[in-house]
Amino acid sequence: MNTFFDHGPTDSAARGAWDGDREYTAEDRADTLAGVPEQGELDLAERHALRRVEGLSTELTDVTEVEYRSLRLERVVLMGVWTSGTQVDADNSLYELKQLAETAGAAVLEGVTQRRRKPDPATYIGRGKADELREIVESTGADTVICDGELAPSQLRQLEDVVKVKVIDRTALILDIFAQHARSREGKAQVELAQLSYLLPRLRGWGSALSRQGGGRAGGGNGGVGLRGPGETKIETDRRRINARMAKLRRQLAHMSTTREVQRDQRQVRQVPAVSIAGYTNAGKSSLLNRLTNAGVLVEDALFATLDPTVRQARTPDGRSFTLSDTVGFVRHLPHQLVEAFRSTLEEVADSDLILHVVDASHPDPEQQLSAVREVFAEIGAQDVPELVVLNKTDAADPLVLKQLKAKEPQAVEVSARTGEGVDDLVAAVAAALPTLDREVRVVLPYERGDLVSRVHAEGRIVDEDHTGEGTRLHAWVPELLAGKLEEYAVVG
Ligand SMILES: Nc1nc2c(ncn2[C@@H]2O[C@H](COP(=O)(O)OP(=O)(O)OP(=O)(O)O)[C@@H](O)[C@H]2O)c(=O)[nH]1
Ligand SMILES: [Mg+2]
Repeated sequence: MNTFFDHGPTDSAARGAWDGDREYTAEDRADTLAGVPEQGELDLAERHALRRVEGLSTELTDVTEVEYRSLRLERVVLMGVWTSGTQVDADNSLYELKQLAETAGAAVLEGVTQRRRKPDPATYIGRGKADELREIVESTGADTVICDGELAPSQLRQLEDVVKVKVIDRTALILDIFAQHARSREGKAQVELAQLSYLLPRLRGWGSALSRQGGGRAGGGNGGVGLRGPGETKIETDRRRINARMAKLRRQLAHMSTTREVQRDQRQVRQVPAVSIAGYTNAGKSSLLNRLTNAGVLVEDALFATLDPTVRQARTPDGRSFTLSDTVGFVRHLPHQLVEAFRSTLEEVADSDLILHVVDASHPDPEQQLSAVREVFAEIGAQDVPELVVLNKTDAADPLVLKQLKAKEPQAVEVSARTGEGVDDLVAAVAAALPTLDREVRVVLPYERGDLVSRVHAEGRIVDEDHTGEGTRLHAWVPELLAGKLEEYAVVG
């Protein structure tokens, strides 16, 4: 196995890549040890929690809480299995897993990768490696292992039985982050739906669920008195409840997306082009939206900071207005449960007139991010929407990498959302890609047609405006469609 976060003094080079890490110190270790008696209390608290869950069987959201405890403050060991690609790819993948784990609030103690022809069907990493992993877990005092992939329910269980601590996979980790970040009603419902569909095939008796729930040592006995699971019947009931809950969420979501479609239709009628900012998580999408519109959207060096789409009005330099929306970031192997659940949000991207595909040019492997994002575009039917590649973070990017990217994507615009460099070029590129205002109109709109006045303001560019006895006199450039509506109010000169 290839150890990533060795704490020995000899591997400062390997650690260099993890710059800024809070190192695991002897003091931390002492804390862990000192924490042992408290662990007993913790277990006790969890036993109460288990009882609470039983009492809560009418309130299904709590069932998910059992499986999706927050990962905050957990101490984790990362485990990556790579079957293809290079060591560098494997390292990048584990580095991303580390960012994901930290975003979820966990402290990463160690990371190991293993090269295999294919994952072991029983324990994912194979029995021998599983034993090694248990030693690492014991020596670091970790309470959770995160595997870089999606494990079959039986693999999770069997690996857990060997390493004696909770094991979760990358999919569960991403779902956990989404759950922590969801704010809107729709976002929460989408995440819950995704979690439940992940949870359904993984349900098992509360006996073992307790050890998963605990976040502590699964080896804290095999359950013992009071910790044995209630068995199949309970699982069956839960399964039925989960199915019912999922059906309800789907109905609610369907309703919410109808409301949104109505809003979207209105926008289409108004002929305001829609521009979506999409791209890999942490690429700088929200920063760019802020740069372009002063939107004040949450920018964070964390993955999936944005889950709810933010829509802002923006204008091209020649005054044409368009909407600019910031969306949820993509990630490699975005769990299909999430793509399904977020389908309506993602469809907005597919529906837009232009996609600004933001790429973090300072990332070690931007090309892989580009293709991962394009895969999602294809999955949501957005592959035909015009795409403008925006190479962001040029202030921090390696000039050589930038050059290679430019060679692959000659149309791409280089910007730095941080310094503002290149943003004018980007604005010009967006303006060029949007429909133009091709009709010059001179009209006098009666006061009862305030609606048309607002539309000229929103969609067109005003040359001159004044208020006369008969109404609002306007000289403006407007899109074709609006020009048609204004025809009857046309005046000469
Ligand atoms: N150096 C540099 N950092 C940037 C630039 N643009 C954004 N960042 C940083 O990159 C991190 C992510 O920025 P966000 O704008 O939150 O990225 P995002 O794509 O919206 O991320 P999610 O919503 O989490 O998917 C933040 O720490 C930003 O400060 C840039 O041009 N240069
Ligand atoms: Mg964002």
